Amino acid sequence: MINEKEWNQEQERLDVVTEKLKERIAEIEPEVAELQNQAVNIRKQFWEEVTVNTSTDEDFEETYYSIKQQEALLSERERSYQLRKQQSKSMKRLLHVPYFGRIDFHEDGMRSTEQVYIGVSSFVDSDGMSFLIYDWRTPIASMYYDYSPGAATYDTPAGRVGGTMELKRQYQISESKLRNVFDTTVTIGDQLLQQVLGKSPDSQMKSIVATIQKEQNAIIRNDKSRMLIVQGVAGSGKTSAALQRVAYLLYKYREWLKANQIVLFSPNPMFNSYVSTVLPELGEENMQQTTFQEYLEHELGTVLSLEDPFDQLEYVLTEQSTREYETRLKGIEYKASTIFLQAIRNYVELLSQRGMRFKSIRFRDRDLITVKQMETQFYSYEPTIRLANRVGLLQEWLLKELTILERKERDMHWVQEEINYLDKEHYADVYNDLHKERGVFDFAEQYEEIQEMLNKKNRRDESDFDYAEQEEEQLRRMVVKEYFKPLRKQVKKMLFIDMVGLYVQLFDKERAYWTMTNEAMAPEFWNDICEQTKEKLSQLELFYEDATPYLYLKELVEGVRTNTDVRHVFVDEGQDYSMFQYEYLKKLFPRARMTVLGDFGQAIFTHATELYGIESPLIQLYGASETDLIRLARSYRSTREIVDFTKSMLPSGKEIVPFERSGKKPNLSKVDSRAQLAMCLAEEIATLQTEGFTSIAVITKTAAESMDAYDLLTEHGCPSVRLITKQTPTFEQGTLIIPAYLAKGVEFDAVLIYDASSRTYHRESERKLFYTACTRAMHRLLLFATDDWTPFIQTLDASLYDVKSST
Ligand SMILES: Nc1ncnc2c1ncn2[C@@H]1O[C@H](COP(=O)(O)OP(=O)(O)OP(=O)(O)O)[C@@H](O)[C@H]1O
Repeated sequence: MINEKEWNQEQERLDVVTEKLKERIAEIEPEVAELQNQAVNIRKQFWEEVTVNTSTDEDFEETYYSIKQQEALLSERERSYQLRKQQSKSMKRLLHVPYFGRIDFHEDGMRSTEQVYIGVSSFVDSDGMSFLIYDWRTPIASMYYDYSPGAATYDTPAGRVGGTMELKRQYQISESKLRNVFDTTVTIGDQLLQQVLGKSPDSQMKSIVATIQKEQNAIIRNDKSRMLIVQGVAGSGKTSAALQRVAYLLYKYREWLKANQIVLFSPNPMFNSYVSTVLPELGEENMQQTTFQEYLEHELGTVLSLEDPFDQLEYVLTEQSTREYETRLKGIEYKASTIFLQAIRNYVELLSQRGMRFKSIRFRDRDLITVKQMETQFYSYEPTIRLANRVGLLQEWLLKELTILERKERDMHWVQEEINYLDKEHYADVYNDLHKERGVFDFAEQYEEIQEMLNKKNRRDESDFDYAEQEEEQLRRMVVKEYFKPLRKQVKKMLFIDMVGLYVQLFDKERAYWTMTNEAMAPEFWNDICEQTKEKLSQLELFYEDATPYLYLKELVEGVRTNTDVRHVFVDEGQDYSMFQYEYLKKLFPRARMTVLGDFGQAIFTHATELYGIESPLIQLYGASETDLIRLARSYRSTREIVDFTKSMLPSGKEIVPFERSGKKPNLSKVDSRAQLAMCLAEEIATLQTEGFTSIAVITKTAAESMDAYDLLTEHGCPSVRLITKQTPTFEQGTLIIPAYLAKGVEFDAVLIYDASSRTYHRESERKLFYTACTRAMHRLLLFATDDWTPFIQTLDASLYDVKSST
């Protein structure tokens, strides 16, 4: 703590800054209103201010420039308005907490020491020179996160600046009053962090700018590597760091980078709402948020219906060890592997020579263009041309063929029949078109003529015989064109390629597969995998594990529909993506840098990818020289007791370092019956609520178990529990029942594990799911079982938990 004199000085400075902020806000507010008025007025009077005259070329030109001028004026006013509004908003935000940190930095070679106060945005004094507050993302502020007092440096575009940090101070401020001041010797003082972490979680994630740790700062400010991989243990601040990194990038590259050029892939839709307030809190717009599933569905369109990853996981977790189950598991593994990825690439090579599959273009129950014709045309192209380019050529050819066929079709008998049944509007359209061509510009006259024509059924200018013929021709053209529209659309959408057939073709006997894929090794149970895959596809359904390979093949065949606008892709829970999915993302966003954050300790899917270490295939995605790896070992979320308990479940858990925050040990309650379980749960929930915990989760293994828990608790009068399913759109506080895989990435004051018995968690593959569930707890972890404890607990040292004796 600082002495009283220093405290008073700090409070005085705070008062001065607050006053200046208020003054500036008072100055700027009328300006904002005025600029807004001006912009609105310009908009309203836009057409009054420009002279529209198109009589001569000169008049037309004058009109054009007059409009341009007015447009420029409007956009200048709107820009100024937005800028001022932004400034006003950020000052209002500062008014609550002007700054949270200070460093005194003596730059080498300078006479004086600068006091650098750090807040969520910069605030410059009225002289336009002196920074009363520095934005946390400015280069100089980086020292606050990276150094303890002593020698320190920071990088600027002009080079590295060195000096001595003479002081490092942290503040807790609310309502313009200093609440706490800490001088720190370590990088960021633990006291403040202790206080922040001791609080209850919100229904929404909070910004961590005041307490970013050095290793997290390295993630936030890394802007050199094409690929940044972060392996961080549960609760180490990966998601937090990712969001502050977005804010940092938006600040540093504000001239070029807009929020909609950043995409975050979240583990589930509910998670999107959980993190959606962090960036606005920092004064930035939210990036695009999506889930991989959403992306797949978008790319697949309506042709196939896609299983979602949660249904796949439910299947893996619930089914018994049947042959079908083993087959599916092997299939999931194989279809996520780099062997299969290479197999598909090789398969595409083969398709360059033979084996392409097309769908004929059919019209009125006949083939307009046959598969044979397409094959002949396709394989007549130069074999050195890339497959996707040849498909492009074929598409052009088909469109031309359709034009020829469309012309021929006009003479068909059915067209005449169709014309006979045309309604009045169609005739009117044709009549209109023809008269337009004649140069009839008087709309009133034209309207009258049409009216008359329709009333008297006098369809044309009878004196002009040519018109009758032209009209007939025009009608035929119009009718056929209408019918050919969907055919053209099909061709443009590449529906002439039999994509399902192409994918299915790959799942052939081992020998054929081996040949097609240039000798790819098929996995165990290959024939069964083939049957299972084909069976599913015959119903126009796709297993989740097939979605990415299918789309990858589609992209290789049809050419990549890339998004070149996106510059940064963030993948949270990155361990749950396969290499296949990464390859696909790389293809989709060719101009983007990628940040992957995850924890192999929480890899709950069969297709998981190891993120860290030389074995990580992810390094190969952009190559080692373009990839940076960062490891986070310290866990901030849970108390030391909870971390000690959970880390012991993982073979690699030794590396996990708990943040020193104490609480109760995890508590184990064995119960004899479901009725007793309900009673215990209800009792514990009530106690936790009276202790002031506002966010409580009963975590189950599967959705079915969640349903079971919900029924049990509501039957036994446990009030206000909410059931969370994969359809729940937003994350809310309260007492929730939630399957473990949906609780990924989020946290709760207290977690109750609904059934930690060996009956529920026994397979080795379930270890990480169990670990993920337990690591959601911040302050309290309670586990229940109606049977023997899961082996993941049985093997733990008994000193790591308390046991509640059954009543
Ligand atoms: N530097 C920090 N200062 C304050 N709080 C922090 C800091 N780092 C992490 N936290 C807090 O720790 C908790 C866990 O953070 P976060 O959810 O980002 O971790 P994670 O690594 O993504 O976790 P998981 O993989 O388990 O989902 C959050 O409450 C976050 O606010």
